[in-house]
Amino acid sequence: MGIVLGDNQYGKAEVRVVRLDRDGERHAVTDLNVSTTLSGDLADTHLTGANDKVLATDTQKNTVFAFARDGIGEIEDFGLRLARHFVATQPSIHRARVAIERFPWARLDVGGVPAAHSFARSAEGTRLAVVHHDGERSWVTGGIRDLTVLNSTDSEFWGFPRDRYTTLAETKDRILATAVAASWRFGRTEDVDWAGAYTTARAALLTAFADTYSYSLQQTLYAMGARVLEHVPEIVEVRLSLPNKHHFLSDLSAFGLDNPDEVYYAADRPYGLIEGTVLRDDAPEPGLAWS
Ligand SMILES: O=c1[nH]c(=O)c2[nH]c(=O)[nH]c2[nH]1
Repeated sequence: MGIVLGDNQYGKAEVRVVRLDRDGERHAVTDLNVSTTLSGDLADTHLTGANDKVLATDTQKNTVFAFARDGIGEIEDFGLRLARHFVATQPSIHRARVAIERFPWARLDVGGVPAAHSFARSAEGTRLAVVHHDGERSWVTGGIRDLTVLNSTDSEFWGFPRDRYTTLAETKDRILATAVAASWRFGRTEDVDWAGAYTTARAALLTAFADTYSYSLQQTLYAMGARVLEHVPEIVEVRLSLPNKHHFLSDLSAFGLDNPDEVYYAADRPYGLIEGTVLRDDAPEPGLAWS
């Protein structure tokens, strides 16, 4: 019986870097959580402890801050710059993955005037990017998480099987709420308007959620993914993870009160978790590119 080293990777997780862009009095905030993951010719450190091929995770962290000094720009580009740097400059490193979350700060409005240097964390969703680079090719996924949305009607759920354990009542009118987590795979990495793709994809998710008359969250999921593909040509595949944030009508009869679909209990767990992929039928193979 022999023992061998299998797949391995290492990096610095969750580097929190905040950059201010100062345009005179007017500032802009870029607030990121960056995780770098490297792999390659790293057997020695595992087998003998020789570290001559190990770019320290501390160095990886420092690189994130140093690159931020030159400006961050779109997170997909920032990730590409970092991933390519690690592979290009370290002979032992053959693959790099850089995952970035961008937390949303909205400029405050003070008496109808946009504030120069005051912001509030907003609920518009956390923007995501994951970049892979293998020395020759790069792959990029974008995405969003924590985009919480609710439809107060135009949602039904009925027609499901009833077995001896089924208690759920059929409904022709319910609240449909979810916290959207989506990631989308780009078919190319050159000449992509990352900011425009993000804005359009986010808007597509929201409008499809709002204007789809829903018979299930699964149906809404498909509509949302398809809408992104219809509006952003560079995106070839969308993966969605949608928790069904159940709202149960509160039974007020013990108090002699009726409840004409007005008072709900928002349960936080358990929750249905509806997940799916919507893609172009001619989407290229993903390569290294996912999550
Ligand atoms: O949209 C829904 N899909 C389900 O699969 C499901 N299951 C459930 O209990 N409620 C719902 N709602």
